[in-house]
Amino acid sequence: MKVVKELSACGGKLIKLSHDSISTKTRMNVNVYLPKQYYAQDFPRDRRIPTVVYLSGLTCTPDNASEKAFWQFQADKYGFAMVFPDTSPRGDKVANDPEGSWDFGQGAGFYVNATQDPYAPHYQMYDYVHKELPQTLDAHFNGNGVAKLDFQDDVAITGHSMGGFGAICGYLKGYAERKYKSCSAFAPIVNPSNVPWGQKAFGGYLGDERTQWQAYDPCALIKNVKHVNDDKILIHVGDADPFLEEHLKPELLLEAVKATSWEDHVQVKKVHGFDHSYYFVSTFVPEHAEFHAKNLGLI
Ligand SMILES: CCCC(=O)Oc1ccc([N+](=O)[O-])cc1
Repeated sequence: MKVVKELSACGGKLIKLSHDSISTKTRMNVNVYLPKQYYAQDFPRDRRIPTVVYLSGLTCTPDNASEKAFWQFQADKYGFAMVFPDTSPRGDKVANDPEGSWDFGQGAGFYVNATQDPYAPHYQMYDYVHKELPQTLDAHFNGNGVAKLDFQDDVAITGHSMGGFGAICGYLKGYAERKYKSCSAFAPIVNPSNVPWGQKAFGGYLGDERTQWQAYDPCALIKNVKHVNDDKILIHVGDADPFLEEHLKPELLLEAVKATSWEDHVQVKKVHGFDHSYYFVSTFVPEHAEFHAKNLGLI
């Protein structure tokens, strides 16, 4: 793992990193924000700083949320680190959308492991984000004998749009092993099997056999995952979001949990006047940060 840049931000530092990924067989960029607590002389030696993973939406790189979501203030307030992964493998050798569209291919990996050619060789974003990246970050930051950051146990996950889908999907798939302690999403695609952008992505990456899609679709997964404890999934979506009716459809997740153990444990907050932009995301980041801080035992 190579440190590309270190930028002072708020009370901590944004570290821009790049590394060769085994999963995607490409060089991947990732940003990590280390909060002020990381640099405090008196930070207890027996404590680790938990992390919140933020999965971005279509077209984004690790920089979009790093620059526009304002997570850093919240990370300092509560004492968690942030991880901002990329949204797909990239490069000349990586297959892209045949029509050059922005909703599939590079910048649109949908956080699944592709099984179809020509995407399968590089588009292994589920394994990359949920398995390889936490291990790689752990080895990089904690490998010198001073283990200050927790990338593998006390971890929360969130995301926006395609990334909101990726967060809910990863949370539910890892629920039995408590991979993530907390999950939230901003304007997520909740039922990709039944909306146009999801169908395009799942068809391209997973093939036409729709039963294969169920393994990643939150509305299918949630029916087969037994809810325990007091966990809840927090979702915000704007009622002026241009993708709301066609691609997001949060009501489908509420319908899916009816009469399951998750009923009353998915909270969708539809907020008036907000669209799909980072003006929307950044407005509700403080509420999501407090939610994750509570679930991570920071407050
Ligand atoms: C249903 C929308 C899928 C998606 O991820 O859309 C996005 C569109 C634009 C941005 N952005 O500008 O950051 C992010 C997501």
